[in-house]
Amino acid sequence: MISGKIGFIGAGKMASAIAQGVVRAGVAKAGQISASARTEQTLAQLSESIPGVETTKSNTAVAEQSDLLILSIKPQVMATVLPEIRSAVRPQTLVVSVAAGVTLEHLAKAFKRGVRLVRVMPNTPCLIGKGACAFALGEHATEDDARLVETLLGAVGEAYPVPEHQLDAVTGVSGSGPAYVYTVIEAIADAGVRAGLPRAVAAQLAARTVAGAAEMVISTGKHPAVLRDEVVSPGGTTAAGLAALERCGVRHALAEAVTAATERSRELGQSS
Ligand SMILES: NC(=O)C1=CN([C@@H]2O[C@H](COP(=O)(O)OP(=O)(O)OC[C@H]3O[C@@H](n4cnc5c(N)ncnc54)[C@H](O)[C@@H]3O)[C@@H](O)[C@H]2O)C=CC1
Ligand SMILES: O=C(O)[C@@H]1CCC=N1
Repeated sequence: MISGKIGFIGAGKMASAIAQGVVRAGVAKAGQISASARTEQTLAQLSESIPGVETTKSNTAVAEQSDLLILSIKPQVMATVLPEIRSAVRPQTLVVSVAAGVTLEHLAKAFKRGVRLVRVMPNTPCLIGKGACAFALGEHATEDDARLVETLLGAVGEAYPVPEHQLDAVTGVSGSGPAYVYTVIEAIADAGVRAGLPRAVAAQLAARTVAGAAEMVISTGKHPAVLRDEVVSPGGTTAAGLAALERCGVRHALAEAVTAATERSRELGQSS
């Protein structure tokens, strides 16, 4: 259980996924959570999905009252929000940023000296408790802070401590990763429809195949290549399918996606 007030600056998709996940897991109550955003619409959506959450358009009000303050705004908005909340953040408040690219050094410069900071890269499956997250502690963060972040992220998925310089690659793999996987699911389902399956059946089969295969990797601990071999019959259907996949360069396409997203995370860090 997390004690004290949890504040979100920014109440969009990522804040909502974490807040809902945390409440659903029973690690915090809705009444402990407050959130600020620029538009009434995102605040109304958050209140609807988590009844009892306090919402406001005042970032300083949330910053002042939070024991754990989660910056869940776009990296491009940091430049306006950080100076605004600087004086409102109390010395005992732990500040967590989920923004892609924005470095601990950049955040430390924006706040008063000694502020305890943690940089996190979550992903949207936090909403259903299946997040894959990584985090890095700032200079002044303590072991208690690490435990608090592990409790927060552990409630919404798995959390891995990494050196900060690896967080851009984490963004390329798991932060942006769900979007690649949705594209893969959509493509498999579309091809299933083309091959004659009803849309609803194709969509379920595609999604459950991805989920099942991922769960096999996680629960058996086997290398994906070993698990793949178990599917491939000599002269069979899978060998034909895999040959087509390799001809179309699927490995290269996915590697390029991870590399481009990692690079973009670094760029966002430099320009924020
Ligand atoms: N969506 C995702 O899959 C992931 C997002 N992130 C990070 O999470 C952060 C938020 O992303 P999303 O939730 O996707 O964006 P979003 O666009 O859904 O939410 C952004 C929120 O910030 C609010 N906002 C805008 N200007 C503001 C201001 N001046 N003061 C206070 N609030 C303001 C908006 O009203 C909105 O509620 C980003 O930094 C992103 O890099 C990290 C991992 C995954
Ligand atoms: O697209 C983005 O920039 C954010 C960060 C990781 C996932 N969504």
